[in-house]
Amino acid sequence: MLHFNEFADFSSLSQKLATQWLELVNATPANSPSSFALAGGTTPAPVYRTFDALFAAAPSRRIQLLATDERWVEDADPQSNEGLFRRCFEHSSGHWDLVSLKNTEPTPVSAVSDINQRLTAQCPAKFSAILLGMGADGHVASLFPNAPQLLVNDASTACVPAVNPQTLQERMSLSFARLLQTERIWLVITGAEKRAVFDQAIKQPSATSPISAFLAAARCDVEVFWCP
Ligand SMILES: O=C1O[C@H](COP(=O)(O)O)[C@@H](O)[C@H](O)[C@H]1O
Repeated sequence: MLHFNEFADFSSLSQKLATQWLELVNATPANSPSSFALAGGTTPAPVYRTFDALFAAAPSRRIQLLATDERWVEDADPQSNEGLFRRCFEHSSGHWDLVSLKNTEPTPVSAVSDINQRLTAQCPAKFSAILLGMGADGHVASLFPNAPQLLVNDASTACVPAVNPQTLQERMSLSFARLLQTERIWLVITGAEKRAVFDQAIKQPSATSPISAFLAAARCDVEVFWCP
């Protein structure tokens, strides 16, 4: 089921989603810690900072975090999604564990087998939620339009090497199949341009548009959080 939530601004969007996220963490039995795959990029930082403040004030559980995708750069690089998490979740840092999509290999291609094993060993079969962003070209995680990685829909492949077609930056992305293994999906988008891409993805499903293919394949509740 798809639910569309519209907000006047990003601050109210962040407050609503972060509160919902904390309620989910608190509702999870203590013996099965919750696990969240999170988008990087420029959009979701205020949601993360709001959740961090709430969670740090009342840390009832340890949680697991991982990126939906990571750029093959150092953590300190402003482009790093995992670096973004370390900055945004700094007040609650004692209460979450990061499963990294990176290792010391020179490229995602040479790292993929090791990271795939790590994800299989350390993550639950289903994420509690994934918080997904979307590029204006309709990409989700680092699954870009027309990329062959979009076709990797086999449950034993948790991650895939990818390349941003615009910048040629190398990345590691959760696979299409792994992203779908989740109890719920939160899609966070802003602005008229992304709204139009989203509306089109729903109206005219397309196998070459990652957001469209992903929404068509989702088998759980999808909540969209949008503001202008
Ligand atoms: O490359 C990426 O892009 C998407 C969207 O990013 P945004 O900057 O437009 O918010 C993001 O969800 C993904 O995790 C990221 O690595």
